[in-house]
Amino acid sequence: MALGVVGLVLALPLLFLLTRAAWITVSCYYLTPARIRTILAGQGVHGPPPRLLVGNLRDVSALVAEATAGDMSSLSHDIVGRLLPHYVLWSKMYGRLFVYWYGSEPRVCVTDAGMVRELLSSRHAHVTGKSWLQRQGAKHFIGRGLIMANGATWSHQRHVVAPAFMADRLRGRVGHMAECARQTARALREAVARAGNEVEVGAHMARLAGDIIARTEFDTSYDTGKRIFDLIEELQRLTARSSRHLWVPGSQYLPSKYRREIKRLNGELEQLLKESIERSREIADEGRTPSSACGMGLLGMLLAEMEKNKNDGELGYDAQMMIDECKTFFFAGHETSALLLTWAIMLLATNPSWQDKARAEVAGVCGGAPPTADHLPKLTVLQMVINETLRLYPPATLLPRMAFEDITLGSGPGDELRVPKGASLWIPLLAIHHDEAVWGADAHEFRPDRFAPGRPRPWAGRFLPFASGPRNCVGQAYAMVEAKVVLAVMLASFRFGISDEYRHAPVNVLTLRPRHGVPVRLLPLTPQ
Ligand code: HEM
Repeated sequence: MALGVVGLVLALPLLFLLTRAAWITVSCYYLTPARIRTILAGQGVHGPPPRLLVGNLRDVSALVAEATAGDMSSLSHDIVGRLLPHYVLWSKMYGRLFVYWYGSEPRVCVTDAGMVRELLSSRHAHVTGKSWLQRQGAKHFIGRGLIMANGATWSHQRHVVAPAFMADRLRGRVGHMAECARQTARALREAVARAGNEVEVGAHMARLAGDIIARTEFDTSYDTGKRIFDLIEELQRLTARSSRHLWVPGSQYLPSKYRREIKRLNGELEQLLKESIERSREIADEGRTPSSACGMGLLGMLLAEMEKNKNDGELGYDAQMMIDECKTFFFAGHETSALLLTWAIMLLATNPSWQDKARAEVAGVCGGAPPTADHLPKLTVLQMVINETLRLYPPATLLPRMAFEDITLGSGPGDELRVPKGASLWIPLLAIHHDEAVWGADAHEFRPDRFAPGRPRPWAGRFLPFASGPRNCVGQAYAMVEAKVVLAVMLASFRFGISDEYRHAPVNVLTLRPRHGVPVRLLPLTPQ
């Protein structure tokens, strides 16, 4: 009798837990998706029929695999069909507003300029954010860092880091950026002298962008930070592989060879970051200036915030949050910038007249000296080239937002979209940047003069390489300063032409990159 009561007491909580788990699973994987599908269908938003659990994942993978199986047959910039074939197919079949299912996550594609602006505006900043699938997919190389934070935590983190990227602080970084760029130019000259004038420029730009962020924000150098960059890249690759099965309920808890490797690499990465943070803290405690000498970099600001918030409730930075924020900025401040520089050099190498124009401007403004903060606003041709590069090859091709509450986009009957809580909205940036209805019949051509000062801007609100609104890229100004400085130094140092070995094969692996790199022929000009 006593044993029976004990058994019942033990069984009841277990039964409760099992029932709860079953309810959550049914709710996440069936009831909520069914509710969302009904609400969207009621407004005429349809899409390809999803399969149970996987949704349209397999269709997306098959379409992308087929479209990117080979290289492009010409050096065309008409790349939307290659990189977003599912968007092209389904928007033709179901209209520009359609829904597809990424596992059990519904993704509504939104391209309407008014709806996009509204979605990214401050009105929805606190009720939209990054979904569980996304956060889980980036857990190991971003963690709770700014890119994946939501709600009040995001707001607090953004408030802490934003001052590091304000205009007055950026002025102090220009000299460091120019010095890093000149070192790269020297390394490229040596490479040309040693091994001939063919160079794969993507690897050099990745190293340069890494050196710049490591020096200006983390008081270290690329060589010291190299292992950190390598680990983040490897973690990105492994996480992409292990995330392929996240749609399986509970799969995040199952052991796998990827997960074991991720755990090991993440342990090493976090240890390196802890040591780097500790070193900076000691330097600060001793009152010595950080080696970068460019004022307080991001790491210094994060440390100050951590000190300030030692006793500050749940929003304060704890040690793990510091580590996650460092990972985030090593990742976000490196790859996107390197890709912008690489694509810009590819476009200049294949458009010699624009290369000459930009070089003449740099010579006129900088007069053979390294670029300074005062030179940068005068480099308008270079700004146009950079904008056109970001339009044709935006490093981030999609902007995702999940609705955490029911929201409404658009205005008035027939022009309104009710977005149910739990639905994700995906803005296909690349498709908007190549839309002939917005940019004209030459939308796929490299025409930097469309960004010339004083020209009409029919594309206003449709040029979004850094997103827009309160959750736009916090490093936008930094990235633009960096791109101008590096390209000015490169243009003054070399004439570049595209190599016969270049194979045009843009692919989207989290960011838009050239699958085989960008080999160019470099002709050194007078050294600076
Ligand atoms: C050409 C270079 C860059 C491009 C095209 C770019 C693009 C973007 C885009 C589109 C977003 C919005 C992502 C989303 O909402 O899902 C974003 C966010 C972000 N970017 Fe950049 N980025 C660049 C460079 C940088 C740099 C240099 C840094 C740091 C130094 C940086 C740090 C961040 C961070 C932390 C966020 C998250 C902001 C937030 O959620 O509040 N980015 N970036």
